[in-house]
Amino acid sequence: MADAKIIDGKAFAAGLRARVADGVAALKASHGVTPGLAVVLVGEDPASQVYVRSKERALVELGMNSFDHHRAADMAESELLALIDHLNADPAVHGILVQLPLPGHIDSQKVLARIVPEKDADGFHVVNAGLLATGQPGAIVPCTPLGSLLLIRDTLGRDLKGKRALVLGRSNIVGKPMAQLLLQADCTVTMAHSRTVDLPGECRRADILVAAVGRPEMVRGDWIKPGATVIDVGINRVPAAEAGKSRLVGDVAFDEAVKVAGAITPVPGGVGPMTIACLMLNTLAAACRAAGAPVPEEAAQGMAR
Ligand SMILES: NC(=O)C1=CN([C@@H]2O[C@H](COP(=O)(O)OP(=O)(O)OC[C@H]3O[C@@H](n4cnc5c(N)ncnc54)[C@H](OP(=O)(O)O)[C@@H]3O)[C@@H](O)[C@H]2O)C=CC1
Ligand SMILES: Nc1nc(=O)c2c([nH]1)NC[C@@H]1CN(c3ccc(C(=O)N[C@@H](CCC(=O)O)C(=O)O)cc3)C=[N+]21
Repeated sequence: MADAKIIDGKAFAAGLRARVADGVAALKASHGVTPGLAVVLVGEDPASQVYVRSKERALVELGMNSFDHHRAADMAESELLALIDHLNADPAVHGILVQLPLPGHIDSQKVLARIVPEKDADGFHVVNAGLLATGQPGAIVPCTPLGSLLLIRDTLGRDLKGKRALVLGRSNIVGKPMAQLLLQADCTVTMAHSRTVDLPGECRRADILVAAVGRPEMVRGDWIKPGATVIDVGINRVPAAEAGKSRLVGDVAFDEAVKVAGAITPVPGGVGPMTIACLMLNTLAAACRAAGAPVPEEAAQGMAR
């Protein structure tokens, strides 16, 4: 059998960013509003700094305002909550992103809950999770699942009805919202996790397999149904062959899977760039809602806007 089609998330994300840039220009022209995202980073975690920098770069490229709030790792939780209150009240800020993970002395759930749902660009607030789960208008959809769904639709077409989907991982930021989106798209959805019996067998039934476990190359080639669409969300840094260097791998053993799957996302260059492009899309959508302008269809994914 021929090797799988490699889904080019980097290229799709570039196209999406261009559509967002057009939307930003249109909103400026029609309503005089420039979308703005506040990015809050607490501490000096090197990986977080890399992600935050690429978000800030993308914002500027797309003509949006970037408000950076970098704070020391030992800041008090009360100070962070006060910063969120300030950003909630600032009309130039349409989206707020608090980079995770936060230092251990800060309660992440408490901080995420403090963001007003309309400005929750990540879609992590319980109100947005609830709107998504109940299929109601105005939900802000978490960026990684949204980006994954856009890649799935680009690969298989808009109509996903009746397809068997397996989501491996049940976190609040990836697995659960991914399953909700696929359910909304009329897939038959199974969620697997660390207590699942016969993980390979569950995976082998899936037409669409989304892996979000954070275990390097855990999903093997013989876990994959021939012809399946495989979305690898995992970002794992592992030691490279060359001493002292590291490389990124996904949750799927790519070299094996590419021989079995119909289509597969690489790591890097798959879901990662989509996460950032969707953050830009969510910020634009939040600014549109605040201004009373139409919300881009891509941000709503067939749900009521
Ligand atoms: N591309 C991107 O933009 C992003 C990538 N990521 C990456 O996606 C991956 C998942 O992230 P996230 O959802 O935050 O991770 P979490 O650690 O929050 O969740 C991992 C999930 O995988 C399950 N799991 C862990 N080990 C196993 C196992 N051996 N067998 C079966 N299930 C297992 C856990 O099960 P249980 O619930 O039972 O413990 C849990 O539900 C990571 O590699 C992360 O780096 C994350 C966000 C964005
Ligand atoms: N509030 C919050 N929201 C997030 O969305 C969030 C977060 N916190 N904390 C950390 C995770 C991780 N994350 C990634 C974003 C982009 C890439 C990405 O672009 N990856 C590139 C490679 C980058 C590299 O080379 O390191 C790729 O896959 O091609 C990866 C991971 C967002 N996260």
